[in-house]
Amino acid sequence: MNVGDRHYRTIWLNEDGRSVDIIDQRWLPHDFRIETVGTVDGIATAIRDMWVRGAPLIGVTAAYGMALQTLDDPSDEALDAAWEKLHETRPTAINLRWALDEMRNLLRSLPNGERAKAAYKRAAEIADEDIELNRGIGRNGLEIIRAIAAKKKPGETVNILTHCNAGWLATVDYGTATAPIYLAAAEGIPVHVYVDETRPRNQGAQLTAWEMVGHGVPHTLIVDNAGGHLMQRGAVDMVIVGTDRTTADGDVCNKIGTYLKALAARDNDVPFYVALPSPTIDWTVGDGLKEIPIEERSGDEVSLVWGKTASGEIAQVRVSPEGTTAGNPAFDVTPARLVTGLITERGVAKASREGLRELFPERRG
Ligand SMILES: CSC[C@H]1O[C@H](OP(=O)(O)O)[C@H](O)[C@@H]1O
Repeated sequence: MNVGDRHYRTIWLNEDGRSVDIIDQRWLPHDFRIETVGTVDGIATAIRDMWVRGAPLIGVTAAYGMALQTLDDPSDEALDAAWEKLHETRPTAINLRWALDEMRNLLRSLPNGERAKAAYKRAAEIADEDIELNRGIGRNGLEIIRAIAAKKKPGETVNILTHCNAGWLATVDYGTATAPIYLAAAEGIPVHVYVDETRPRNQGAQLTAWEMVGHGVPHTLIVDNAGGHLMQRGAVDMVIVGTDRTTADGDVCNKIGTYLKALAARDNDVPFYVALPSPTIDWTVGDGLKEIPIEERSGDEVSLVWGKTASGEIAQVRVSPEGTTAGNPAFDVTPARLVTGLITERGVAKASREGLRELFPERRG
């Protein structure tokens, strides 16, 4: 998407033809920094420490990590070691495993001498495919926003609540949950977005809000606990979020706090949609609550908050006593029964095994 008057993806091949350049999201919205990463270890660090984050972007970044490995040692053993190193960075987003498997399965089928060229080609394809998947999500989600707008008085605003950042910063471009919002805004539908700040890392306050400002989408930053209150008062027409892993039965794993939004939405008859590209579907898992590993991140992310001081310095401050231990589960699971629909690149599916197989018949059986 555009940053100022220049178009950016979140990740791109460096002119050296081997490293990748990334937007280092840790410093947004206060500083726009590009980092060049040229080793598998560097890719692992960038994912683990959330220089890049968001399920689809994590997958693409890992794909380039496998490509980098082929330049140093393309052997099966070295690829296996790289697979393990990258896979262990973050356990929840299925796109990571999906992309690593895509790359390793391809490369194992080739002679060592052909692996580097094929790896970079495939990694670039996965990045381009992500954009096309998100365009499809945008088109399909736009129909929902159009239908809501049609029931309102002419010019009346469609109020959408979103949690965390499932925007273009979570993907290569366009985003998943934000793709329909950007298309709706572009065609003149009056949309307004309630942006959950999304503690503890504030992906909403720091990233989604930055995206909304950058694209002129009217929005209001709210604390995570305000969503239910707003829904009770009819201030929210729909909720749309992303996901890091959705099961074959339609259970949705997403940023911590999503489940609570889904409960409030159900209690107030607010449609609750999840936007996802098909690589985010884990066809091997049915019961999300039982089977999806939930990443536990450092409690320091809860106790320490990044921000910009009055003097313009980007710094961390402690918000809790030194002696307090903080828990930090990074995701939760929203049962399919609370999900109105799954907005995929192929259409909107009911959040169920049958609903997903209507759109993905090749997954039957
Ligand atoms: C389009 S996937 C976005 C998804 O990823 C975020 O998690 P994190 O920032 O920890 O990588 C969050 O769950 C978003 O919904």
